[in-house]
Amino acid sequence: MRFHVFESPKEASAFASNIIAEQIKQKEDTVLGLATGSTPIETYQNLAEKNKNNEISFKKVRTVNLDEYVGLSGDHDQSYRYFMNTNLFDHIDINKENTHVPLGDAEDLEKMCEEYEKLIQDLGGIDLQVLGIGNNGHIGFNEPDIKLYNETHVTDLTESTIEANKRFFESKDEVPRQAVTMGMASILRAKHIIVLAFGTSKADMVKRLKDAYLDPQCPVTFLKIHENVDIIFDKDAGSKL
Ligand SMILES: O=P(O)(O)OC[C@H]1O[C@](O)(CO)[C@@H](O)[C@@H]1O
Repeated sequence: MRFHVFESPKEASAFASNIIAEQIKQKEDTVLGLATGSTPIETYQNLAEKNKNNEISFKKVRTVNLDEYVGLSGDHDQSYRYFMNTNLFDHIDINKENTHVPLGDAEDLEKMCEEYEKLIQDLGGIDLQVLGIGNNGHIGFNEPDIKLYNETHVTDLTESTIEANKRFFESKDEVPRQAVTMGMASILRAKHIIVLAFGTSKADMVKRLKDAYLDPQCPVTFLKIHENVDIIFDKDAGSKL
């Protein structure tokens, strides 16, 4: 696990977008694993800029997203499909058919989860996975628990996640109580993982990455078993190291 601390989210995002751009230059049909949340937005803006400047092309890139709220269709403005379209896909030359986000409004969610997991395998696995960290240590929507699931599955959101995400909805009651998420193994099978963490609210979680043990009550700690992980954070998120 490599730790990279930066003065500001801006510098950290520039570093992250350079890693992603290099990956795409090396392999034009790269499979990118993508995350939502406020943290990766500037990284996505930088990628759109690089695409505009013809530094990189997304024409052959394939993407798979980590998660989606149950019950929201892709055109709901709080769905993660909508987030990805408006924050990245609409601004780059990617073929939308090559972009994949779990379908939170699928009739048969269990079947959709199985198909999503198979899709990741059929694409050849994830070359580079982008991750944020929940304030409670979740990755994707793998929430703190006594057990963690391997593959893509439906999960209940914890009270702390509902609380953290209510800022995006009109009221807390509107926050979905469940989500579909890639599992821990789906994430850990990625060949390379970059984790972004900005601000003091992430400082405890960045510190937990230095623990000598894995803790299912803090899912991000499982990244320690992966051999190719870059933790990219600003000095506030690194303030407890
Ligand atoms: O980047 P933010 O907004 O702090 O969110 C952190 C994490 O929370 C989620 O948005 C889900 O709650 C994740 O997708 C993300 O990695």
